[in-house]
Amino acid sequence: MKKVFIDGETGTTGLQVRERLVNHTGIEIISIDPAKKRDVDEKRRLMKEADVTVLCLPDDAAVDSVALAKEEGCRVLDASSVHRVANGWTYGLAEMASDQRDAIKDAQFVSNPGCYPTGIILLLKPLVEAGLLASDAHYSVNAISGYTGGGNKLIDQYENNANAPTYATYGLNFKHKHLPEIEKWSGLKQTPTFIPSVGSFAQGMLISIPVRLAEGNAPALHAALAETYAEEEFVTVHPFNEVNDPNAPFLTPHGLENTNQVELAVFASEDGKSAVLSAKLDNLGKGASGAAVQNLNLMLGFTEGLAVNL
Ligand SMILES: NC(=O)C1=CN([C@@H]2O[C@H](COP(=O)(O)OP(=O)(O)OC[C@H]3O[C@@H](n4cnc5c(N)ncnc54)[C@H](OP(=O)(O)O)[C@@H]3O)[C@@H](O)[C@H]2O)C=CC1
Ligand SMILES: CC(=O)N[C@@H](CCC(=O)OP(=O)(O)O)C(=O)O
Repeated sequence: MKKVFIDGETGTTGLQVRERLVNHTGIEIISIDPAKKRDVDEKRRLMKEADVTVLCLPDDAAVDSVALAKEEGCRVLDASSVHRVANGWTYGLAEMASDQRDAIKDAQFVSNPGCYPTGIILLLKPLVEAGLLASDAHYSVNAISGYTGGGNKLIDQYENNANAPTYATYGLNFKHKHLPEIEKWSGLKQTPTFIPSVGSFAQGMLISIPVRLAEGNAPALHAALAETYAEEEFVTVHPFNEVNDPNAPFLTPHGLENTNQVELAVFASEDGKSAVLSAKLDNLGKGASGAAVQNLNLMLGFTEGLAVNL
């Protein structure tokens, strides 16, 4: 059995990683005494005992735990947003490149991707690499997430406050913490405009990227995505212009809750010049804890899909 220590086991992401790992046949969770969850010596002891430590902590606490892990030479999978573009860290999005799985397998430090960037990078990166979208163009991304994406604080606001908004945009200071990883790993030369929003539902995420294609080649964009992900277990590309949704003809953030799946789609006008690239996922699944378990499986040599769904 491999041993995993979840630092931050009682938070939204930590609980979800734990829930998945209790069903994992090859991983034993080693837990910290809740009364000692901030005790540095106890964390150090468990990190040394574990094959991998998963950090499900706020960003500042993740920095402190990484310093400990570095002192002890331990392996870390960090779910926080601190190390996603940092030197010495491997970005834990297995599907982003043909050699990414090998990089994750061998890495000491793996950074779990943000929920929004997971969908955005899977859409943009292959199209930019294929020259079908210009790397130096400016892109706008609209997205909506379930409120669990905001962790315990936002969950409390939505579940215990009758005044929580049904729908709200945010990130209107153009400084959302996901922008650096979106720009870097999508291969963009300009920072995109990113307008996230939150709705009064717990889980689910929908991303829309409108693009204008002078060549009218929207079908080629769809074909490139379908080819890129043809062999991927956790990424599905739906047929061109087809709304695949439990609420069709509406395209919603729903249908993938508690799974590690991402669904991509391309919709276009008849002349192929106006298109929308779309990604759907569970912000807590492939957007957080499902991806974390997928990365743990890669780091520890297990079959990639073991226990990734709830
Ligand atoms: N929610 C999501 O969809 C996603 C979140 N993430 C990332 O995961 C991390 C955790 O987020 P999330 O689970 O939402 O946050 P939560 O607020 O739900 O949970 C954070 C947990 O960390 C605990 N904690 C805080 N400081 C320490 C410390 N020094 N040592 C040990 N435990 C500590 C908190 O305990 P207490 O309550 O006692 O303060 C709480 O249980 C963040 O960095 C976030 O960016 C990543 C992907 C998605
Ligand atoms: C609805 C909501 O507030 N969402 C969070 C992102 C959640 C997430 O997955 O981001 P990390 O992985 O970087 O924590 C936000 O926009 O800050």
